[in-house]
Amino acid sequence: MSASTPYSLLVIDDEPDLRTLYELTLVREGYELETAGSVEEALQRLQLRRYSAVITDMRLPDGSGLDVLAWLEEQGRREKAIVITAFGSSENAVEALKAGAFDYLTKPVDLRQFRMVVASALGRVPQQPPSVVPSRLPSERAEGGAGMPAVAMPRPVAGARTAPEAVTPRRVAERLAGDSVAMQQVRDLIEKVARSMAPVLLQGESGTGKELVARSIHEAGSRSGEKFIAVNCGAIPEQLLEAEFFGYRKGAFTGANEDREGFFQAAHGGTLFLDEIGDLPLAMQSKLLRAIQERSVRPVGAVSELPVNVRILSATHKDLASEVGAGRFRQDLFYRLNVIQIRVPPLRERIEDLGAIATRVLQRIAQDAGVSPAPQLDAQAMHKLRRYAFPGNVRELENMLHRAVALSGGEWIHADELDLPDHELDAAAGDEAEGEAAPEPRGGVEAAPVPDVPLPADLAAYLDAVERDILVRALEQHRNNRTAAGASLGLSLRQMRYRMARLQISVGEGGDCA
Ligand SMILES: Nc1ncnc2c1ncn2[C@@H]1O[C@H](COP(=O)(O)OP(=O)(O)OP(=O)(O)O)[C@@H](O)[C@H]1O
Repeated sequence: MSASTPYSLLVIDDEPDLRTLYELTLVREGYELETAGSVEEALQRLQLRRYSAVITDMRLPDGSGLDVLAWLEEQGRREKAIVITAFGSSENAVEALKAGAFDYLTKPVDLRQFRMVVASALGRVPQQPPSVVPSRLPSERAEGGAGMPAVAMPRPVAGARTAPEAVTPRRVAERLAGDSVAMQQVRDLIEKVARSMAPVLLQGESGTGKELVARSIHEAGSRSGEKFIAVNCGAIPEQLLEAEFFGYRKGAFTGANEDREGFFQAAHGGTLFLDEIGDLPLAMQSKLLRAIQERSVRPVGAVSELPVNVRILSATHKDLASEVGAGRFRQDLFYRLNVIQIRVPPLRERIEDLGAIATRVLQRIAQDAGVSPAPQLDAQAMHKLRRYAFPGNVRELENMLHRAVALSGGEWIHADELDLPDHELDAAAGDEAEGEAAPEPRGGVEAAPVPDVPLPADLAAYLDAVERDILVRALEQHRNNRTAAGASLGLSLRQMRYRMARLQISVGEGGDCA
């Protein structure tokens, strides 16, 4: 018998045999335990004292486990709740998670799973590790064996990482820059869902920050000290999916020279983030559903299953409900993953966050480059960015800022250092940006009539060629003095340098332009 723990549990079930079974299992683990046979009895006990966790059957003679959950919620009680549902009633499990249950178990209760779920609710570590030899992720091997398709093994989106410490909601807020109403709602939801095991589906366009939200959920919850494994489902060849997800045993196929763990085992005790879940083929969807329902996986070539304790977060840029309608995504898996949905809005819908996000990104870039102070966007650059729709969202902004920092090399980033052609900007948008000056109109310049030439097949390339020609002529006129040549065209030296670099115009030693 284990030494006694400081944890106290209330078990609610109307079947005396089951109560005894749960009692024996939990007392062995060292927990202090009380039992109740009905909602009424449970509430009486709960009014008398607090417990570390409550484990309740869903169907009770005078009500449902959900009534107990509702009471705990109403009273603002902190007991973690685990609900036991009848076999095959996945709707009940989903309902319980939505009502705030930490986790659920399905009857007949597997006692190994039972112990694992209770320990995980109480944040007790170590949790029972899987018995596969811990090793590198399958995706980390150099190449598949002879029996495996000869393709480079994909890496997870981001590899295994152990979060250093539990993160408070405030620190989560710090990770996700932006104070728009939409971002505040996302942060509130992160805080709420971090406490339970409920699966969360993150929905949003590419580059909006779904993975960052997933990491924040992981870090704000009790699993923060455990692994966060991110997997890009769309990047793994179909024939490798099973081995990647569930691992394999030595000899399972030619080239399988040792046991390898899969993503599930690697994430044991922590969180598995399945990015681009909508790209998973139907056959793999069935296997994933099974693993989630059974909380166990069978490595390729293994005879028995391994229990795994993994929180599943997933993300997609697709509309999964219509994928279900089109028969491309299993409805039952959709329900399992979509217990709670968080929509991460595109950047253009929360353009007021642009300043805060850009500042955060610039700080990160400066830190990585060991530069101080971090460069800043000047008012005109900010104004320009606000007029752009950012189809690639925050990731596109990041890439743009990386380039601009490399080009500018100075403390301030100017509008012309942003690789943003005017025709991609919305003329009307951004003018109302608070506190920021709109750029001065360059008065007095009228476009020369375009000569009657055939319309170019590639406008951007055509305009580049025209710009290049003008710059080279100006440089020639001013004996390659860039300041003077720029001034003659209304450009600062910095702007001139930028344009010359972009169009690959160099001023040779002898003074010739190339
Ligand atoms: N609110 C934010 N504050 C600071 N950085 C952010 C924010 N949102 C996103 N980022 C950064 O933008 C980049 C893209 O974010 P992330 O990878 O989380 O997007 P995603 O939606 O998962 O993209 P994809 O769908 O392509 O996988 C990351 O470098 C992330 O750190």
